[in-house]
Amino acid sequence: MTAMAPIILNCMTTVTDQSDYNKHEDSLTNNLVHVKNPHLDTMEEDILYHFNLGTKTHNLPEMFGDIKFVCVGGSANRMKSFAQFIHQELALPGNIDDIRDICEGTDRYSMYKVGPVLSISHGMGVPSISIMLHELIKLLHHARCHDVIVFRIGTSGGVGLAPGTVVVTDKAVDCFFRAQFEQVVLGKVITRSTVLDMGVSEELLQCSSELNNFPTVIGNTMCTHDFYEGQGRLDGALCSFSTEDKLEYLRKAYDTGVRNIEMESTVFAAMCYACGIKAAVICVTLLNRFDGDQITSSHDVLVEYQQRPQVLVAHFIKKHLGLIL
Ligand SMILES: O=P(O)(O)O[C@H]1O[C@H](CO)[C@@H](O)[C@H]1O
Ligand SMILES: O=c1cc[nH]c(=O)[nH]1
Repeated sequence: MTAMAPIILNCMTTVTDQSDYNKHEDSLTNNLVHVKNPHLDTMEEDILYHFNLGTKTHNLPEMFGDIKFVCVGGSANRMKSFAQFIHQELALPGNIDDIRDICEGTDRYSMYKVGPVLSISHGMGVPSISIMLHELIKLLHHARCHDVIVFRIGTSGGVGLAPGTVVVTDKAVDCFFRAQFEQVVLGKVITRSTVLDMGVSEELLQCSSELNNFPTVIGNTMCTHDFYEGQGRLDGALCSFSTEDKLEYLRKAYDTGVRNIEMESTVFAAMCYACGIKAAVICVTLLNRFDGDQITSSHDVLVEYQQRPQVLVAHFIKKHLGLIL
């Protein structure tokens, strides 16, 4: 048989033979989660080290095969609270205090499963969430999950918005306002697209107008590699720019459509898109960066703000499960 020419799919996937291509086609049409790594097929066992799970030690299809919604956010406590909240919202049997951390054998991430919903913490910043996403996507793949939607429910700094506003991300952009994510692989820069699922984002906006209890907008989200200098804050341990420089940068960001700033959205969007997973980013703003840099709201106010993306996503999930019309 003559060798087939490589077939280039989107997101820089190169497939070199017909059986691989058929596998990709199959996973696309069945909405399966598809990994883009031929080496995985040759491995006898896959250890998801930071989750303390593995393909030989755990029956992943049995444990996770029914997952339809994955919610991720920075803090372990937030993701535990979300698991307890969604348990109540879905009126599932059992006690919320019995929901246990599936990753308790490691203190890197926390993971809770509540019916078809998985709630996982990812820590702060691109390196932390990207490690979690590699293992999450492999987990969903090994478990043969299909039709999964992944949500990042987080916090952010607002750009020209009142504190407490929820931003559903239109485009995740880098600190040059480009809708792309750059990863250095073997000393070379690979650029991936940060497309998010517009259908999911529009549904989330619809959910927000049905709930009608907090302001929600759609806008671009800027992802930075630092909370202080990287986000133009004047209150870090280091600062080499003036108040005017900061405001000029924020104004530029605003003019390109940026409405909030956080630290994970670009890699989150890029990895989900590359693996054919529908994804959305929903972050509440804790302050308006035109007004300052320090987060001055009280603990109770901040807790309530953090619940807003959770309330929105819970409403979305309940609608999808037919629990509300
Ligand atoms: O609220 P979470 O999900 O932690 O995310 C935001 O908060 C952290 C900074 O305080 C960054 O990780 C940023 O992206
Ligand atoms: O200003 C903020 C607030 C929360 N998270 C961020 O990354 N920036």
